[in-house]
Amino acid sequence: MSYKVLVSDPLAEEGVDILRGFCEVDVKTGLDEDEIIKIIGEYDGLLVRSGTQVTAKVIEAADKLKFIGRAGAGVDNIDLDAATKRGIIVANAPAGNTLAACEHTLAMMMSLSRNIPQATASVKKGEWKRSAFMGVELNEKVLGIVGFGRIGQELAKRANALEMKVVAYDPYINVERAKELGVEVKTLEELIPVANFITVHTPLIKETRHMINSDSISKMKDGVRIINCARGGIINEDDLYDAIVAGKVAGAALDVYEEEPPHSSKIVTLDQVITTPHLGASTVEAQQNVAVSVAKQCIEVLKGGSAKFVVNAPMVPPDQQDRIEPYARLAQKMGKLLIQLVEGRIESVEIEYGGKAADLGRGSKYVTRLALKGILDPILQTPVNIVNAEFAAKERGIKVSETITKESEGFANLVTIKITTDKMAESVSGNVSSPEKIRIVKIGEYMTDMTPGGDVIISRHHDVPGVIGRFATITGQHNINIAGMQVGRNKPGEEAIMVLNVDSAVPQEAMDEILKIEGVFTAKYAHI
Ligand SMILES: NC(=O)c1ccc[n+]([C@@H]2O[C@H](COP(=O)([O-])OP(=O)(O)OC[C@H]3O[C@@H](n4cnc5c(N)ncnc54)[C@H](O)[C@@H]3O)[C@@H](O)[C@H]2O)c1
Ligand SMILES: O=C(O)[C@H](O)COP(=O)(O)O
Repeated sequence: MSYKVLVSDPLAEEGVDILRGFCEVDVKTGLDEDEIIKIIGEYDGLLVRSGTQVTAKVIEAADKLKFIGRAGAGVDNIDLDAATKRGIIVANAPAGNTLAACEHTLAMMMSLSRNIPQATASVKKGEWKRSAFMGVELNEKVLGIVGFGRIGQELAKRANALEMKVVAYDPYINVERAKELGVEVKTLEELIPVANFITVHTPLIKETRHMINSDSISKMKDGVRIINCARGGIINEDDLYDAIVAGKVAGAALDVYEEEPPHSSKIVTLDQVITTPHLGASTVEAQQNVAVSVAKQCIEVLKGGSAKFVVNAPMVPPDQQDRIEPYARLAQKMGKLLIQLVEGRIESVEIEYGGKAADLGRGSKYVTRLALKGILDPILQTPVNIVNAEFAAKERGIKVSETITKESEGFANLVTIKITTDKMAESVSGNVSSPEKIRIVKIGEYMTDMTPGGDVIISRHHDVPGVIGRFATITGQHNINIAGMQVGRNKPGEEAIMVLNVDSAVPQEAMDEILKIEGVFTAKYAHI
């Protein structure tokens, strides 16, 4: 199979070369939305930085697209919902530019405190205005870090070395980690009035949009300096402009803007504001890191595997992958079997993880999505995968629930999937006996022992002589070879279940004849 990948923002050659060793690559930068829409249908992969807006319209036109790679951290230029809906894997390179962005923040803070860009411009104009550029020291000043993730933490280490006092606000912070770094954790309300420098390092999301605004600025120290090397929009630019003009804020250092490029932004015109054109990640080292990371992830996905830093599907930690994989395989097969056993509109899917399967941790989310893939893929037009499985279920009003239990009916581990429709309910239980051996051990109330795969006929019938013989006759007449048979029953003479493994597909006429056998209540053919 030959694949084509579009690189629509400048990407380090090291990454492009890796891709070229695997597939055809077109590097076309500076395209607008309409231009991308025209060509995106040809491509299996799309690699971007922050320059390309991967909108819902772009994704709608991307008939073959399987992977969108963001060579960097922020994915706010990608419509994740639209990609998820279409089952397109979106992955980023979250740590590749952390140090670059951290060092840029530090450079901005130092430049801001000593007016370096303004003084440089002045000297270049032939001036010698030493008193116009009086600075402030960082030593012993309070640095308030809002958003204490990768970049925030690296910055704290460096600010400590400058003998600044570091305080941080992050609602999801690891307090122990902060303590280890000598950082005092505060609420935003506590941080705002004590900091001499405030720097933001959060993603731009609903909760962080304009989190720095006229109200919060009014509670800051007079003469505070503000830095944004994260995302435009975290700070309200108009409010910051007014506060600088009013003399409340001494200055600001901005690498990112509400609109990029910030052509119509008045804030960049102020002398107290120093600016760079979104250069946080622009180091040779960072660009190599992120380009190589997304190129490798793109290749993995196009080969049918999974990406390391998927942002729109649950991630399985690398050290857990071997453990989770057989459960994922089992759940998908069980889902595929179950959907062929039920009739009616699906109302709910319940998945129970029992015994050792209860310890899958976050891996259970991954396994559940594969069960949903098994259930929904055969019945939906749009391909269902690990990315859009949950979304596809939700869109159809299917309630999905997971239960964890220590109970496992004597098995070391037991996964049970139950589908309830508007007509019936059916369940299947499976077990991982070894990484290679997965089994279906129960269908409804009946015990069985079946390796899931291939063609099967599953019947519920009256446990009386002659019924099974008639099955064999009919399959024989249709030239269908029986490879294996298992019968389960609770009591002799009552209802029994039979799983018949056959070597080829079973035509509808054969199933119609089987259904007419006296004593057969239900019979279904399934390919798993
Ligand atoms: N200027 C650049 O070129 C450049 C380069 C790299 C990253 N970035 C941007 O920097 C930002 C941080 O990147 P990172 O790699 O450190 O990300 P990260 O995910 O490691 O850290 C983000 C932190 O923000 C915290 N957070 C989330 N919501 C919050 C809220 N409401 N209030 C306070 N904190 C909140 C999270 O808990 C997390 O700890 C992102 O916006 C990223 O896009 C910019
Ligand atoms: O989120 C990021 O990684 C940065 O904003 C870098 O953006 P860039 O790749 O366009 O430089």
